[in-house]
Amino acid sequence: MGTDGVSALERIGGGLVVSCQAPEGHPLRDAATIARLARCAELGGAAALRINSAEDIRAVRRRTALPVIGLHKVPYAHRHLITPTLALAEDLAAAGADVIAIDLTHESPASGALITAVRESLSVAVMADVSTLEEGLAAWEAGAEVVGTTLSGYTARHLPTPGDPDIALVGELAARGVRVVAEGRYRTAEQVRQAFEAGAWAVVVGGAITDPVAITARLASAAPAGAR
Ligand SMILES: CC(=O)N[C@H](C=O)[C@@H](O)[C@H](O)[C@H](O)COP(=O)(O)O
Repeated sequence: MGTDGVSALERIGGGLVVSCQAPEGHPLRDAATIARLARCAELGGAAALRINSAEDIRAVRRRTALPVIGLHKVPYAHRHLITPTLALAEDLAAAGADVIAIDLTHESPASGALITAVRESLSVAVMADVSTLEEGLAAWEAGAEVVGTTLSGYTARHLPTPGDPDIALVGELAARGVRVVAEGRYRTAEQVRQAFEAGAWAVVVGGAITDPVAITARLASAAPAGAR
C-alpha cells in the first residue's frame, strides 16, 4: 500500500497532478519509460501522479516520492472503464496506490458499495471518475474523497468528445460543496488557472505533458503541409 491516504490527499490539494499513461502500441508503452515521465513530472513541480496499472505503479514508486492516484483500465465499448472491481483495486493498493480512481458513471457496474469496500477494506482514498453533475453528487454522497470530471465527454451519451475541458462541470460540482478534481483535455496553463478559479481542488493533466505523439500532431496541424 502507499503512504497514508489522508496525508496523500493533503499533499495533492491545490496542486497539479500529472497523468503518466501510454496505451498498448504507443512508443512510450513501457513501465520504465512511464517511471521516467513520472520523474520528469516530479522535477517539474507536480503534486501527484495518476498511473494506470499495478505494474506501472510499482515502477513509478521506485523512482519518485509523489503520491499516486492508481487506476486500472478495462476495455469497454468505445472507451475504458476505470477500476470497476474490488479485485483490481486490491492490486493497485498492493502496488502502492494512495488513492484509487473508480468509474462511477452510469456506464460502470461499480456503485457506492465499491467506494465503501475500497475505503474500508483497503484503507485508501477513492477518486470517483464521473461524467455528469448527477453522477458526481451521487459519488460524493456515497463517500468518495474526491470527484473527478475525468469522464465528461467520453460516455456514449456525450459523444463526440469535445476539444475543450468541461470547466462548467467543475464549477457546478464545486458549488455543491464537492471536492472536485478537474481532469480531461486540459492543454494550457490558462485552462488550469480557469479550473482552479471555478473551484477545482486539484487539476490533472495527461496527454498535454506526456504524449509526444498527440503534441506533435497538434502542432503539425498548424503547418502548411499538415501532419504527414
Ligand atoms: C477518458 C479516459 O479514459 N481518461 C484516462 C483516465 O485516466 C486517461 O486516458 C487520460 O489521459 C486522463 O484522464 C488525463 O486526461 P488528458 O490526457 O486529456 O489530460
